Order: sequence, then structure tokens, then C-alpha cells
Amino acid sequence: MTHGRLIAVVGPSGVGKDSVIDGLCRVRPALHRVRRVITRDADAGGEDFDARSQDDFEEMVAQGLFCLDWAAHGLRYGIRSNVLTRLARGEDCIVNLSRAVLAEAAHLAPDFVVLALTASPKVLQERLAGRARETEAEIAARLARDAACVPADLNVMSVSNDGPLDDTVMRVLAGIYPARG
Ligand SMILES: Nc1ncnc2c1ncn2[C@@H]1O[C@H](COP(=O)(O)OP(=O)(O)OP(=O)(O)O)[C@@H](O)[C@H]1O
Ligand SMILES: O=P(O)(O)OC[C@H]1O[C@H](OP(=O)(O)O)[C@H](O)[C@@H]1O
Repeated sequence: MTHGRLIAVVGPSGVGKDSVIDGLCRVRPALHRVRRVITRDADAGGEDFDARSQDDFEEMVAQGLFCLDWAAHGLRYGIRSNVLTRLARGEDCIVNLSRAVLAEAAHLAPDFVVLALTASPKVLQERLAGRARETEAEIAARLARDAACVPADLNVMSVSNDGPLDDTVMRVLAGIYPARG
């Protein structure tokens, strides 16, 4: 059976990673959205995630429950190893990742695709302020974050999300599911 693709969505905070993933999964219900484990308050809003305390998270790491974990914005993030079973069954999976873990993530699947979203600094600022999930200071720190570059040897699709969300979703779909024939 063909191995599923692992699609990693990356880009600066506020660029629209979760929104684009939601849009893609609505149009393509067979695309599996990977639910992240995060040491963030359960009622923080935004994406659907598994909230864990710092101690519980580190216990999960110690038990080997994650195939990938990282730290950013003072939080810990993990991807459960069961995504590997889905990929082996041939399911395409999509996940919001840190750019810093792409090289490691590329080893998880033979078919690894990076969707790198971009938007102008002004748009990022407006979106983070509009989302109201973080304080002003946290938003400033997110905008100032000096993130790792996307490794040049990966299969990267770079797409602007400066415009309407539906347009971005349609362009991404055309890129990852090109019409055959
Ligand atoms: N194309 C778009 N047009 C207008 N608003 C958008 C667009 N894409 C996303 N947004 C809005 O911008 C805000 C940030 O989007 P989202 O939470 O998806 O970003 P993110 O990249 O996942 O951010 P983070 O990494 O901080 O979690 C949300 O309020 C979302 O509704
Ligand atoms: O800047 P880099 O390292 O690429 O990404 C860091 C982290 O920022 C975002 O976190 P969240 O979704 O806002 O919690 C991403 O999802 C990633 O986990």
C-alpha cells in the first residue's frame, strides 16, 4: 500500500496555519488533521488540541508517546506517535509544525511536504491582535520571534496567505492534489 503524505504547515505566528488547515480539511475530509498536545490552557481557544500540564507533558515524553516534540513561545508541543500508523495505512496527514523541527519531521514519512505560508508583517500584526488569544506583550514577542529557516533540501510549497482565506485554500489544494489526466 502507498504510504500517506505528511504535510507540515509552517510560517510565522498569525500567518493562518490553523485556518488554512481547517479549510483544507473541510474540502478534503479524508485529509487527517493531527491533533497536537500543548501545555496551553484548555480554554485558550483557537485550534482543537490536547491540553496538558508541563509535568504531564514531560511524562508523555519520557514514556515515548511522541514521535516529535518541541518548545516555542514558552510552551511545549507534541505529536503522538499514532500518526505513524495512519501514514502507514496510506492516510494523508496535515499538521501545524515549528520550522525548527522540519529536518527531524522529514524522517517520519517517506513522502514529506512542507507548506510554508507567508503574509506581510502588517497583516500578521493585525491578525494576531484580532485573534485576541495572546496579550499585547505576547503578540510583540511572537512578531519578533527569529524562527529557524526552512531547510532547503525539503519539498517546499510556498503560498501567500495575504489575501482571502478561501483563495489560499484553493491554491494549496491545487498544489497538493493536482488534477490528474
Ligand atoms: N486569509 C485570511 N484572511 C483573514 N483572516 C485570516 C486569514 N487567515 C487567517 N486569518 C485569521 O488570522 C488569525 C490567525 O490565524 P491562525 O490562528 O490560523 O494563524 P496561525 O498561523 O495558526 O497562528 P499561530 O502560529 O499563532 O497559532 C485568526 O484570527 C484567523 O481567523
Ligand atoms: O516560529 P516557529 O518555530 O516556526 O513555530 C513555533 C510554533 O509557533 C506556532 O505555535 P502556536 O500554534 O501559535 O501555538 C507553531 O504552531 C509552532 O508550534
